[in-house]
Amino acid sequence: MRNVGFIGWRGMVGSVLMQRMIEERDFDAIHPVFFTTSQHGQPAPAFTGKQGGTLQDAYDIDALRALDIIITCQGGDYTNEIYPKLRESGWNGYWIDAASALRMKDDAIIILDPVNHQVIQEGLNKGIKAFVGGNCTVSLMLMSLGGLFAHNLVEWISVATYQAASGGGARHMRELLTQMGMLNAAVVKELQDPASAILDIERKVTELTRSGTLPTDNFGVPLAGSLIPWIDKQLENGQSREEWKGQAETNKILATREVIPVDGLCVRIGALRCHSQAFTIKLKQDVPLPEIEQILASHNEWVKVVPNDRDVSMRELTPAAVTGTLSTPVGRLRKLNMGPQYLSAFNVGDQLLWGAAEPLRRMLRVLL
Ligand SMILES: NC(=O)C1=CN([C@@H]2O[C@H](COP(=O)(O)OP(=O)(O)OC[C@H]3O[C@@H](n4cnc5c(N)ncnc54)[C@H](OP(=O)(O)O)[C@@H]3O)[C@@H](O)[C@H]2O)C=CC1
Ligand SMILES: N[C@@H](CC(=O)OP(=O)(O)O)C(=O)O
Repeated sequence: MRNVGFIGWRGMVGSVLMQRMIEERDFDAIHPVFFTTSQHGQPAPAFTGKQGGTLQDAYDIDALRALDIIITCQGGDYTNEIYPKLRESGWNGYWIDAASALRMKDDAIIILDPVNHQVIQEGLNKGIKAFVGGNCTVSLMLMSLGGLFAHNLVEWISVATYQAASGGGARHMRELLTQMGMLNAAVVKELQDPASAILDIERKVTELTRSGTLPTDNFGVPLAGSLIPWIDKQLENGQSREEWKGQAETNKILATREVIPVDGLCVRIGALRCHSQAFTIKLKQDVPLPEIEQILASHNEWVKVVPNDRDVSMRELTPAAVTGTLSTPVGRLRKLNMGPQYLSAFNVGDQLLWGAAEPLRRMLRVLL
């Protein structure tokens, strides 16, 4: 049995990974070793059903060198510090990572096996040893629209995202919920009185939002009742780094010979852990809508085509419906006024499952 080390397993992404690995009985197939950056020597978790021992030091290169495979959800700083040292020490094992640090390196593959299993297999045959989960919006887009790419139908994609708080991390989710609670508390009495004036309620909420008293340490500005039209760093060309990833990672995942342009605006909204995206797609040819739906639906077992119907879309194509599931539904499919080659689509996906943890555990399975 392979020795598999886990770093970052108790964080938010790591916890989702552990839960999925328990559900799929992945621990039965490996010898797990748990690491920590802060709790060295404490008991290892018991959820694997195996004798766990104690937590190892995640900075101990000798302990890491003893592993066949390392899976880390600890973040980019940890990867940047440890990965080069580990390779310099002569370690030749497989590194599976949730962080973006190594994603665009030539000797790393971005993993999303329902979409690029062939690219992964070719990488393995070439001796690639670093496998990195993609950006959540990119992975979720490809899970939903994979059929169009597989049939070489996409000329370009313009996207507008609606990204959940969890993309920032656990503290961001708490901050959003705290802001929501404070806004509600400020007008709770008026809400109970049907005769109270809605514009007075709105004024109180807006005043509190602008007062500087809502907690904003993580998002920088209030998100509850608002939105933030910028995610990640600012680049010199005016894109946000999140927007830059759209084209860079999509083309790397698909190993395209000619770059497929992907660009748009990434926006944070007050959802908890599901990202949604609205797409304008220019197709390479005019394909009838029923054929498009069939191509999309048959690409993988998680995508689901939601009919472009008001009631069904409102019920099935929302973060509330999709959260906590592996489903990556796509709907609002219709030809746009711009012409028969222009298609609209809207997808939703849990950014902690297919957007982060699921590709990692599936890569482990590929290696076993
Ligand atoms: N959030 C997201 O949506 C995505 C994140 N990622 C990547 O994954 C990395 C980790 O993200 P995320 O899981 O959100 O980070 P978390 O902040 O939830 O966890 C990171 C680490 O913090 C330490 N920690 C300290 N206190 C606690 C506590 N009370 N509970 C749990 N952990 C604690 C743990 O390390 P230790 O046990 O060593 O103390 C843990 O592994 C990111 O930096 C990013 O690179 C990738 C895709 C999506
Ligand atoms: N940036 C994403 C989450 C994330 O972690 O992305 P990446 O893995 O590319 O750093 C978001 O905020 O929604």
